[in-house]
Amino acid sequence: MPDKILPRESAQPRTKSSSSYCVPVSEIITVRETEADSRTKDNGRWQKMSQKATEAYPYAFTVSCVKRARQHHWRCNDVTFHCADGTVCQQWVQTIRDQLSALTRRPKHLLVYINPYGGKQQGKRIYEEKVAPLFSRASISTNVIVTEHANHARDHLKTDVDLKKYDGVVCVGGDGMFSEIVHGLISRTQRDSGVEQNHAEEKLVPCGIRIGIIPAGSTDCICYATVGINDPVTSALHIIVGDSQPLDVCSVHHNNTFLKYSVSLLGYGFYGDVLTDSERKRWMGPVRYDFSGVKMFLTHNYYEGTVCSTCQHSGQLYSGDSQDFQMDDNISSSEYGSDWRMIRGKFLAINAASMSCACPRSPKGLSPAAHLADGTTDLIIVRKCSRINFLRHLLRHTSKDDQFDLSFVEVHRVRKFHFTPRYCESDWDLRQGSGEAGPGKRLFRRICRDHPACGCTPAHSNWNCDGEILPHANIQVGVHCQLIQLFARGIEEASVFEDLGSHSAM
Ligand SMILES: Nc1ncnc2c1ncn2[C@@H]1O[C@H](COP(=O)(O)OP(=O)(O)OP(=O)(O)O)[C@@H](O)[C@H]1O
Repeated sequence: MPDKILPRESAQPRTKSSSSYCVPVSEIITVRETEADSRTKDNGRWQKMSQKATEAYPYAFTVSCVKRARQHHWRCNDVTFHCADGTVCQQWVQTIRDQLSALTRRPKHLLVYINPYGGKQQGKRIYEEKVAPLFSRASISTNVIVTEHANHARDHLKTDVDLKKYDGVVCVGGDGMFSEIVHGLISRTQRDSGVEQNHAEEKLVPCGIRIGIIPAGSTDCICYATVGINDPVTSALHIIVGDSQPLDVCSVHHNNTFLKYSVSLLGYGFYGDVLTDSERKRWMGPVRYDFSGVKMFLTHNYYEGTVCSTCQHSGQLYSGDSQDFQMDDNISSSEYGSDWRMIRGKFLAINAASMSCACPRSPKGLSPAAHLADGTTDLIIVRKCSRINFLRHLLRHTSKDDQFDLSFVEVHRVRKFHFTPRYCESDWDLRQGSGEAGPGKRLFRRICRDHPACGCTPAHSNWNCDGEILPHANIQVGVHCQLIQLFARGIEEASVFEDLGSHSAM
């Protein structure tokens, strides 16, 4: 049998005017024999066969398959086929079942973690009402764990769970919950393989088990950037059909001590400050991000430091105008070797985007062309500029204009980067006795650092690592190509939706 079913003569699909359905086997969820005279739901409408038709075609089977809807949504569509001959009907059912069991990438046993407190605290309800019935239809067995505290899932994965029993791990929650699962799985894999995570240069072993995300958080940025929409039913269907999307992961170290993994955004300066400020305003709910965003924009802090990076494709991806912006020293570093580029200056933001970081608010994301799995991260450097220019840059994230086509913004696709804030360099200068700042200035800087309320531009920001604050500003980052795999397929082209949407009812 080819990979499509085209029941034309032996089995009649129940549609108003059409005579056949064309469904890729890979997108069939399940098949079952059905009552010929029962009412069936087809294309969202309940239909009843006439008495005459039921007598002519007394046997029936129903295929549940993926149907594409608007804006990357997937739905489960039931199509009932009627046959005149019972043996032919059974042959169809058996053949489709055989074809489905030959799809070895489909999960059969899943370990599900639900964060009951993520987003609007609907994780449990979303799973029970929208996802569990689909898993059960697809004959997927599950072990469901509702987390009792932060890091419950991470620690369970790290130590307790027998991963061999499962074909995948499902995360019901937001980006923070996903980060827990990623940390648990990566740490477990490295421990089982004898790899030391604290060594920044260590090659990490890819995780052998896929992760599914059922979005139930506040932003669900990772789900949005890998599936195209935050929709629990769509994500459940991607898990059922056994999609695979590899994902790069950044490891973040401080002086050869492992800090965190990042799969989406590492942001210093503006995005670090917004997170730090918003954490103090949790009582405000999700609106805290808007509040802190406006506040930090008005505060307009900039930070001095040095970024060293090594890249696959170096150089500015975009060039632009040059108003109110003075180029700082931008030199190759002999310390790191010829492949390393050193950028020293004053920055409003330093962002490393390992994926587009698209979300409903910013459908293009921070780096629209970022690849999910090519072993690089997009290092976006926003140098000190006027407020109005920074606003232009920020507003372009929501418009068609290119947010990088500004003289104070540069983008490098890199495999590794290090960041050293200026105050660390000053400490080094102090120790070495070779600093450019005089003793008075150094003392003043120390006072400012120890008393942030003094009103000066603070000496350092915090790194926002996928929504969590890192304890150190001085970090080393390395990209690990395709370290994890998701049950996703990346964002489908609009044409796929148009084509397949219409094919499902030819
Ligand atoms: N049972 C629990 N009690 C308290 N916190 C939990 C529990 N389970 C998980 N967490 C923590 O809750 C944090 C936030 O959860 P989650 O990411 O699911 O939602 P969110 O923050 O609303 O969404 P997003 O991260 O997409 O903005 C996570 O960092 C996770 O570690």
